[in-house]
Amino acid sequence: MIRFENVSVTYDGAARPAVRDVDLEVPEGELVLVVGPSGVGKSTVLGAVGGLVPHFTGGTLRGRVTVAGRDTRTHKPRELADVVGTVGQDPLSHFVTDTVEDELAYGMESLGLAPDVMRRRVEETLDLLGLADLRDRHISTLSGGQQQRVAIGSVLTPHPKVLVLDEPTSALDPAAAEEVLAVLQRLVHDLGTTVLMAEHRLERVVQYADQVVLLPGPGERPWMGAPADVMAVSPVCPPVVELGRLAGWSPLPLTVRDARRRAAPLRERLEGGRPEPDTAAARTAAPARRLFGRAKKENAGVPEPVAQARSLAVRRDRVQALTRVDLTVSPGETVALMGRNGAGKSTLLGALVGLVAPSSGSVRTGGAVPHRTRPRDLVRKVGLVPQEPRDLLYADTVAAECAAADRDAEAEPGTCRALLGELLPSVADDMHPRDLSEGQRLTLALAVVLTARPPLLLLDEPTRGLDYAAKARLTAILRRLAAEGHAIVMATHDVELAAELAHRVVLLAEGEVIADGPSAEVVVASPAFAPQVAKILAPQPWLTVAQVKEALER
Ligand SMILES: Nc1ncnc2c1ncn2[C@@H]1O[C@H](COP(=O)(O)OP(=O)(O)OP(=O)(O)O)[C@@H](O)[C@H]1O
Ligand SMILES: Nc1ncnc2c1ncn2[C@@H]1O[C@H](COP(=O)(O)OP(=O)(O)OP(=O)(O)O)[C@@H](O)[C@H]1O
Repeated sequence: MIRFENVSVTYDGAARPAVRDVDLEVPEGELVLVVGPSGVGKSTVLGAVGGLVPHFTGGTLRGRVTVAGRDTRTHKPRELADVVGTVGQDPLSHFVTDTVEDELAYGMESLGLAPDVMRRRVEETLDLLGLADLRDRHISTLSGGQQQRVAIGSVLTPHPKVLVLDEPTSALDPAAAEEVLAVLQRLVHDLGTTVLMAEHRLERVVQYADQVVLLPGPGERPWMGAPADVMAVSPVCPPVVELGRLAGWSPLPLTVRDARRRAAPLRERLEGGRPEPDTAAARTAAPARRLFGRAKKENAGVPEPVAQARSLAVRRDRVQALTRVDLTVSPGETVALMGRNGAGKSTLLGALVGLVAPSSGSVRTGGAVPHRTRPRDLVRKVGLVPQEPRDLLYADTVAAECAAADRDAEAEPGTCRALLGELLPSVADDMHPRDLSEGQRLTLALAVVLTARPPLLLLDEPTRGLDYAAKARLTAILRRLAAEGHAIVMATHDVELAAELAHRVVLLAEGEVIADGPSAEVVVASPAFAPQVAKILAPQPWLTVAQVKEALER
């Protein structure tokens, strides 16, 4: 259905091709997953299927790509739209209309489908993707995950033969990701739709793939094979595979279920052990103790919270985004805010940093009322790295961005650049922030925010679009900041990150806090939020492969 013959793509001005010698054949009715570290060219391969590369991106494509027999050199993306539906990494750039219903209908309208067919498919898709309550909403008022669902829905309605999805679950909560993948699998099985998909969070998707294409490194030849064979050698793999490799299981399990079946001997070896104190599960109580000691000297034994919300309610337009939220954050503490799409996580972060005002109740950050505090005073109390780090960056070189951050924070000139150099030694001063990889851009935004040394650091979905190596670097940086006494609150759908890093998990549902406690207890109590290792080794207390590895080496 999709065929790449000796394809290389070189972007304008690039010294080397972004992808080279790609020979692939994706059969009709298969779900094929494209994996590889950041920047190896996954999006380039996906974009070439619908002709967006090179027609929209610029650059030169050598070789031949055909979809359903149509050559993308001679067929413009518009002329492929009836066969290929593409969702890129950024849902916002995808939207052409203003409301959810219009967006779902738009693709069908351009293909001239009959009104009754359009109506039926819109209704079906609203139900299928849990969007019925949002049908009249303006897309710009939707949460990140709600927007991603609309973007996926809008390519499903025309029933294309081929679906190309670039990180389709990056903004979705774990349950929504499962629902979307179940929908895709049904299309593949029942309608024979062909799906080509790239995704960093392999723990969510690898078990659905019929075949996996591995791009091992920039410009290296891709390799396509059965999921278990590719995972055995892939530089990127989900925790279940990493655990399987550690335990020497062969063939490698790809699902929690398969791994549980083989885990008895490993459980026996680990029996009676507990995670080391420097890993998240066991660190839970540590910051409170340490701070208690420090605070005693300062004021009568109660550590001063860096942020506090009491009975906080926020209305956004017609939507009650938060109701009666109580939250206290202490210095040195890392808190993961989790919960379904639209639960109110970004709104809560927005309230802590003064972007949204409470409709009732109160919020204090560093003793100030955030939405009434001047930004230049607030930057020294709290900093937010937004879901899209680009929203924070506006200069056209890395150096100018750093200089502006120093000015905004009234910091010594060179402060931000020095921080960035520490976090990301390889980045050049004259690079445009737009040309940085996702992980590099996130780190730059983090350095900009840290320039003012805020005691409270807020991160919205910090691992979106990051590969496992970039995620490990971010984890190390955040651990160090927490150890230095920064409080960190991160909204995340990444259960593996929460298990790795958070002392505490706060679970939101429909604007209310429904659980608030040590990570190990909160995540393990819910199948949706438990990391893979916890599910495989339950009832033992392990959450991450690192903890298991450490215990086996003890
Ligand atoms: N429109 C463009 N113009 C110039 N260079 C580009 C363009 N798009 C991508 N590149 C470069 O091509 C290379 C491959 O990028 P691509 O986005 O395909 O990688 P990827 O594997 O999808 O990465 P990620 O996992 O971070 O999304 C990178 O070095 C990137 O900087
Ligand atoms: N500007 C706005 N106008 C109206 N409603 C809004 C606006 N912004 C957000 N909402 C609604 O408020 C609710 C909470 O949104 P919020 O972005 O806080 O959710 P979230 O938990 O961060 O979701 P996600 O996991 O998808 O990022 C959602 O129902 C959303 O649609």
